[in-house]
Amino acid sequence: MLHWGYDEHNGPAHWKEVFPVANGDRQSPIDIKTEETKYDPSLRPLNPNYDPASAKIILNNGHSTSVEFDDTVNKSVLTGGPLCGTYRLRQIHFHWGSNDEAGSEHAVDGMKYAAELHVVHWNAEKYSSFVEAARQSDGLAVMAVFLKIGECNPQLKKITDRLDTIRIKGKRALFTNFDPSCLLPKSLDYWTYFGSLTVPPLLESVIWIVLREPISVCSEQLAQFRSLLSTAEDEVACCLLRNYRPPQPLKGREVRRN
Ligand SMILES: COCCCN1C=C(N)c2cc(S(N)(=O)=O)sc2S1(=O)=O
Ligand SMILES: [Zn+2]
Repeated sequence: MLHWGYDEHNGPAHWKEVFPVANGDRQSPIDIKTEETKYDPSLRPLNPNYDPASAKIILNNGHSTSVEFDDTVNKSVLTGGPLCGTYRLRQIHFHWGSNDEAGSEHAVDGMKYAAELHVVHWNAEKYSSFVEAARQSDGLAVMAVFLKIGECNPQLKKITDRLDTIRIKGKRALFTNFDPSCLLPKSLDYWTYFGSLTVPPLLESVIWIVLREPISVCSEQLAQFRSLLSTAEDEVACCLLRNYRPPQPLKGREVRRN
């Protein structure tokens, strides 16, 4: 496998050849069986507190599009929920599929949404860098938001309207004055479980916080994501039609809800 991706020859089924943790005990995403989730009264409300000035750039890294934030100080943070301490916002990115029926990574009672937003944070209270935190069992906290096919999402438009300037892998553009809270649903009710990155190196360092209420996305906006290229300037152009990892075995883990 040259470089990992989402095609037949380098997709999720092959990742274990280079990243054996792919068969680990706390892999993500998972299919959330709502009947088996456990109410936990000790779970607190989520408290995202983001400064729009933290947003820096929007980029195409070949396997998704992300907005990267300045994480050198505690300006944009997530506290509360299942978390102990302060987790600093690092980046947001999306996962989608080749059609509107399936594109999310997590599933709910076997049902997949059209796409999924991930808001990535790291435990800056306990660890001195993102890379160090990414190696710790409580190092990262990712908030997942489902995108349900329906009305065009005016907040998402701020991102999808910029994708034509970063079509090629490696391209980046200035992107500031953006508060990702505008992409969160009304309710911040959530499920939470211990898991991993859903992309290589699949590190088992993520406290997952999956919001129960989806936000909307329309077909045209999904088509804009799919028009991103997974290839660089000097390569034969190939569209990034899908970039989701399928659900992984729960292996006895508990999924709690607030
Ligand atoms: C040592 O880290 C290597 C780089 C990992 N990063 C890049 C991603 N594509 C990415 C995807 C993530 S996901 N899909 O698990 O939320 S989190 C994340 S990330 O932590 O921001
Ligand atoms: Zn992700």
